[in-house]
Amino acid sequence: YRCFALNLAAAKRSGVPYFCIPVYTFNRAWLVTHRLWMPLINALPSAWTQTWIDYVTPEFAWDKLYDTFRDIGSDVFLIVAPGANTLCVADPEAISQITTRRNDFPKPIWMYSSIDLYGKNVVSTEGANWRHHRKITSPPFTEKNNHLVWTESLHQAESMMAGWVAPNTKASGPIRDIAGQAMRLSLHVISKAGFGIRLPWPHEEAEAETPEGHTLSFKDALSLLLENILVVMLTPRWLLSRSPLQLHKTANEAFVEWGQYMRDLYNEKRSEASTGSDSREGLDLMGALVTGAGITQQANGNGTAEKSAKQLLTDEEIFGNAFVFTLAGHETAANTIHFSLLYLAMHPQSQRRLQKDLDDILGDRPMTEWDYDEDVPKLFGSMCGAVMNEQLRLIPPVLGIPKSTPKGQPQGLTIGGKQVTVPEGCYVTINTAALHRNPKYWPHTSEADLLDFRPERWLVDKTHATKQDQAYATEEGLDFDGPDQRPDTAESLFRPIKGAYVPFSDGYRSCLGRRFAQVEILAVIAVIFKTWSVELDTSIFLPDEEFPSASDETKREAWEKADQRARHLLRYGMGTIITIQMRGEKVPMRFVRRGEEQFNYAK
Ligand code: HEM
Repeated sequence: YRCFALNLAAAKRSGVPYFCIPVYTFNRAWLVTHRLWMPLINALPSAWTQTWIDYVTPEFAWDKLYDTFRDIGSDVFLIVAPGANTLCVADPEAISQITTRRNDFPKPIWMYSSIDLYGKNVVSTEGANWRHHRKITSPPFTEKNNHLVWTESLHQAESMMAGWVAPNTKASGPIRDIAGQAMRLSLHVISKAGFGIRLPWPHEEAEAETPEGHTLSFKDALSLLLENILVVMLTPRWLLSRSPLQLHKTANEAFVEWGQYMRDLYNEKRSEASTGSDSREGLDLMGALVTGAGITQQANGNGTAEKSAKQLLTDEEIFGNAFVFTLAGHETAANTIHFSLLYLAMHPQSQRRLQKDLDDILGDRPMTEWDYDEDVPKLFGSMCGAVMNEQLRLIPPVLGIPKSTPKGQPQGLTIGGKQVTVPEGCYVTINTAALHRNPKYWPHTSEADLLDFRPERWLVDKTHATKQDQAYATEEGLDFDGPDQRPDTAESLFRPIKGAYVPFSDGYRSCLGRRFAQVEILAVIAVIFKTWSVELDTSIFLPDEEFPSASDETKREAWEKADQRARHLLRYGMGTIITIQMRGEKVPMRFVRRGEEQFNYAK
């Protein structure tokens, strides 16, 4: 009660609207056990709970979107709880201040300890320690290296499609788990572009050999590790390695095996450093970590690489960073690809417009002639970029970008000319899903329009698809030591004001892999839609055998039901573990050759 009273008093002094809840939503014990308590709380008379019940579950950012901000009439508000106060922010001016005042609003790194599976890393550190990690990990993220991301993404997207549609056929069958397939594609891209390891698709696979000294192939170790990531994160290491449960055994084997593969790669890079040979291709993240850690070719007489007097990253930190790049680098991009496909299936007219832009940019050239320097800047400024931006506006993978204020140091913010005070020790969450629906900052025709997928809202310049986007073509503003100044979106598209669109965060701690991800997403969309169209699978509502003889009206009815179901799942079937994804039920889709579409409805 004393803590609550102190937090309430600080909220009263802050000048920010606030309301109270009885338990701190992000308290660890509560996060783990809240599902047990919620049925009891739900059974209480609603008069006791109605003002706070929606905010004690961690999913509230998605459940509420912009609603709470609208109801309160403010784009910042405080939630007061005994454990800590939480500042929710959907105001661009406040966000710009929070992301550029790195020391005043540090990341609450206790929240990130679960991703330190192999060691501390650039995502989970703060202050001088973070600067150190960032300095060593950022050099590979250059435009030059994105060329490999581009060619690998083109290759992987083509292979994925070849696995879905048999040669010389016009359509795939229903693909039920597009999210899983997109995840696999993205893992393949980061494995090759980041670590030089090319992974095959099932239809390409000559049964992968398990190398000597390993019990799993690299692919199996990685996919099992990611499938069991929660088990590995939540189980103490001593228990994981000793537990008789099969779940723990599998998770532990994957954890140990992937670590061993990284150690093999690390040893390879160290011996390259010792001989001065260089097999670098693309980002070569492990090579960059080894070099950045100060392990270089030194004359030490015994032919092994020499650590500098003090190795600048420990071995654990090197593995910690390798893991976090894999994690941060695949799930986010995979979600964007999955949801872009789904939204396009629900919006056939937007798909046609996308395909027209792709024809204008890529013409009849075969994929082998698509050129990074020539084509990527144009794709970025076309409907292809608009689809990516609009998807990331609606479902940014990180719904709440976490910041905090230090203990004993309340922080001032200027919002609309007014000075407010964020209490000390406050948890701050940049509420991306709400911000991206804040009607003050987005072109929209109605409230419903703002909530819907309409990539055309980004097309403000009629010549967009022909422009070499200068913002993309240059590295001007690229500064990994300070805030990355390069804009998130193309100059020929709608440009939200600073701080209004932050799917990749902003300022000092903005995403290191932003261009990597954008290049990958643009490449995959271009490969798919240059040749194919995606459609909702309607077979649950109209069986395939009845489809050919069904009337247009019946077909439309089936499509509308499939569309309603997809909308419902996009709103109520989502949940966050690391990023927000569709959990449980899926939306099946089919791919058909362009010109063979069954549904071409305008919304
Ligand atoms: C659509 C794709 C992506 C989105 C939306 C995204 C979003 C984000 C966001 C919101 C953050 C800040 C997180 C925080 O403050 O806790 C972040 C950080 C980061 N991202 Fe990404 N990301 C994407 C793809 C990637 C890729 C492909 C990579 C690497 C290959 C990557 C590497 C990182 C790293 C290393 C950080 C930590 C930066 C730091 O703290 O200095 N991300 N990303």
